[in-house]
Amino acid sequence: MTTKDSAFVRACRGESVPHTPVWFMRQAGRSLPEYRKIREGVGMLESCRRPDLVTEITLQPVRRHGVDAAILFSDIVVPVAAAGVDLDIVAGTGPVVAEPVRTARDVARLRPITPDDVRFVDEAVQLLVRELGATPLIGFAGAPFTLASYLVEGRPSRTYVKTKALMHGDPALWHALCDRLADITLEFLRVQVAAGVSAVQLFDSWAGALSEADYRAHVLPHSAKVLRGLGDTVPKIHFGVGTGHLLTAMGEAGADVVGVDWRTPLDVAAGLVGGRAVQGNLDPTLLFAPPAVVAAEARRVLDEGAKAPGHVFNLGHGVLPETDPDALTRLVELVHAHGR
Ligand SMILES: Cc1c2[nH]c(c1CCC(=O)O)Cc1[nH]c(c(CCC(=O)O)c1C)Cc1[nH]c(c(CCC(=O)O)c1C)Cc1[nH]c(c(C)c1CCC(=O)O)C2
Repeated sequence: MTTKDSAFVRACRGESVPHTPVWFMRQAGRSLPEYRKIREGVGMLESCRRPDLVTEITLQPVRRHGVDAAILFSDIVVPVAAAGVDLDIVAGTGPVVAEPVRTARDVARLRPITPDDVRFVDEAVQLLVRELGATPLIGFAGAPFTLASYLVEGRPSRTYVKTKALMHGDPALWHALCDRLADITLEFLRVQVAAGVSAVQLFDSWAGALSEADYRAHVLPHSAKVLRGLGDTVPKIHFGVGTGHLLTAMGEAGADVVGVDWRTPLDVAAGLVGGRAVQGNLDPTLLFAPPAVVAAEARRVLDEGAKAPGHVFNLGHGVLPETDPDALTRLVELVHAHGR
């Protein structure tokens, strides 16, 4: 058994599977007591740069829940920090950038990265691939729009007002910024693929804030540069929140699998993404409902997912920090038993 024959990789490629594979966005971290313990006194960025910690945190949910894939413990801003941007991940807030990127001079400061800048990721992936054996490891990166939103706003935003002002007010500068971010993202993902990840996910978490026309004009070309630049070596997943109106366009960016939040049923999504596999859809807040309610919803997701060319079971967004880990373990068991 190799990772290529795993239910997860096969489902991404639209091949037949012995059971529907399941993993959870944000499965590494947050809800796990063993994670909170190991992170005590260690900053988020520091923990991402320590291969020993990254390896242990990435493995924790695999051991505990028996998920079908691991996802590398890191953050979307790690490669931007490696490119020389002065930023920190502030507890309770998220990524905060010391000098937001808003002018041509700011964009010029964003240098490309080399594999040397992210050697710790290469090391962590190699360690993990050895430890995981036949369980695939998913690498990931933030897509140019979602990364740009943090760099331009300087911190998490609800309205993306400065990001959209730049996009519409100075399209040439916007495209220069996104082109540079696409290069950084592509290099970061290439390092992970070379080190042995079995798949990658490109998170364009906040793309749903855009109209389809703006997405197509200002974002799609840059995400496509990343996804197409990776070639076909490993399956590629492309995910965003609130993207029901963008699914056709996101499907065109070149991924094998399109991730869907809880607002769009998987059978509807499958009809929009042009013959690709789908992933996601279970509302993360549902894990706070009684087990019988979770089970009924999970079966709905499984039945609707079965209508797609390939289905990877997941939540519609990341595991919420307050989630009971046992609810996740039960959900994995249910998905694996389904249809048997
Ligand atoms: C919004 C935010 C970011 N980064 C951060 C925030 C703040 C608040 C929070 O949500 O916890 C900071 C952050 N990121 C991560 C942590 C560790 C604790 C935790 O598990 O939450 C912390 C404190 C891990 C992570 N951060 C990310 C991952 C990887 C993806 C995954 O495991 O699914 C991990 C382990 C990726 C990330 N990072 C970010 C985005 C938009 C994404 C894409 C996924 C998404 O939309 O949630 C930016």
